[in-house]
Amino acid sequence: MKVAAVIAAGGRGRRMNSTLSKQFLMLKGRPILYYTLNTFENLKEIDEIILVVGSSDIVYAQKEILLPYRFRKVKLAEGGKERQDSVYNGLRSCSPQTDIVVIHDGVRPFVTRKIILDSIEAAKKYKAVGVGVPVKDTIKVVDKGFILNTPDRKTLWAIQTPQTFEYSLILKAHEEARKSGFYGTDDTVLVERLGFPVVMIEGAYENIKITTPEDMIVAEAFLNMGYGDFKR
Ligand SMILES: Nc1ccn([C@@H]2O[C@H](COP(=O)(O)OP(=O)(O)OP(=O)(O)O)[C@@H](O)[C@H]2O)c(=O)n1
Ligand SMILES: C[C@](O)(CO)[C@H](O)COP(=O)(O)O
Repeated sequence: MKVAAVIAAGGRGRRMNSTLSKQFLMLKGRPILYYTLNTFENLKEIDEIILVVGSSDIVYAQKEILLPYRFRKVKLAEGGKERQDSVYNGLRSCSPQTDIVVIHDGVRPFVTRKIILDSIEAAKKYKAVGVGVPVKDTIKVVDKGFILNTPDRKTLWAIQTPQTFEYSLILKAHEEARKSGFYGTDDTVLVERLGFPVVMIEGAYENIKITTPEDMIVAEAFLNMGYGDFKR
């Protein structure tokens, strides 16, 4: 069984307001992407890693990530305009023998070995897997400044990555979405559109997506608390 990982790192991180793309920002002396890639690189269950970065970041990624940290399994692919385009390019760069693909955001460095392995095991059985956590807040549907309704919290989960799939299924889901011009903000929604059931497994509240400047402070605190499975 051949398992690939596609690490989406082709964004600019506009909400971070930094000149450097946020996935290259330093946390305790190492780039965010180092932590994410290190956890995947050290899993024997992962055969190859496709790191997708924007075209203007390819040289930087080679020089500042691949060379200094000697990631053996990582190959670079060029990103696209939206996250979905970047993931699609990553999927097309996977070895054609790939059976299962784990899609993960480069800016979620606190993913654990257990979450990745649980998602792979679930994908062997169910072919399409989302990782998420039950929401802690009460969520309101709001339109034009007024609350429309209050969905039952018991049914609401916040979706994270990894999202793990049978390779042929997720490739087909991306191709169908492209044909109809559909863009989603994650990958499970593309499989949902096919009418195929997607199983949800529990991730972790600390598996945050580093998005805005205050997330850097939280991430540094998590590092100090020993969260994450990367080599320190
Ligand atoms: N064209 C894009 C856009 C996003 N991503 C990646 O998708 C992940 C989650 O996206 P998000 O946090 O929204 O990142 P950005 O698009 O970089 O952030 P922003 O929306 O603030 O610009 C990130 O690892 C990001 O690099 C990508 O691979 N290609
Ligand atoms: C895929 C994702 O990480 C799920 O939470 C997220 O949707 C991608 O980032 P964005 O901020 O929604 O673009």
